[in-house]
Amino acid sequence: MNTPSTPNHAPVLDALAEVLKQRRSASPENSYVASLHHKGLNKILEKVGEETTETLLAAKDAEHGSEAQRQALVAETADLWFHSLVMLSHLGLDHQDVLNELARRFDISGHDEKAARTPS
Ligand SMILES: N=c1c2ncn([C@@H]3O[C@H](COP(=O)(O)OP(=O)(O)OP(=O)(O)O)[C@@H](O)[C@H]3O)c2ncn1[C@@H]1O[C@H](COP(=O)(O)O)[C@@H](O)[C@H]1O
Repeated sequence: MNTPSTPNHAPVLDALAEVLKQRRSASPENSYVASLHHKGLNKILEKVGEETTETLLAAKDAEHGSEAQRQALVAETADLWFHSLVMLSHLGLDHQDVLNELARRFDISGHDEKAARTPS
């Protein structure tokens, strides 16, 4: 887990978002991300689905598992985040849109928010 003595990697999201955006017009032969953009949204969603399943399986293994299994969960989650970022980028969105939404929700109890919803 990240502690105050470990490096802050948050800027990597800004840098990665810029790379993902540039890859929209790059050659699919030279870039995995460009190949995903080239194949289109359905292929990207297929990858997000695959990585979701792999993350769920890794989480089950990690629950009572070894340190290696916990690290495998971290790696699978990174794959899921990465492919989710490609999905957002393909649709003209990025991590900042998601962070803004999380910031908007910050400190609002999920129970309180649900109770305040107007019945449909
Ligand atoms: N963070 C990542 C990253 N994480 C995972 N992957 C790739 O995601 C792919 C998924 O692996 P899988 O085994 O699930 O898929 P696969 O079986 O190889 O592929 P499919 O046949 O299923 O499509 C692998 O090729 C990984 O290398 C990534 N590829 C790229 N990045 C970042 O994106 C940048 C741009 O990458 P390129 O566009 O390839 O230059 C890189 O510099 C990195 O910063």
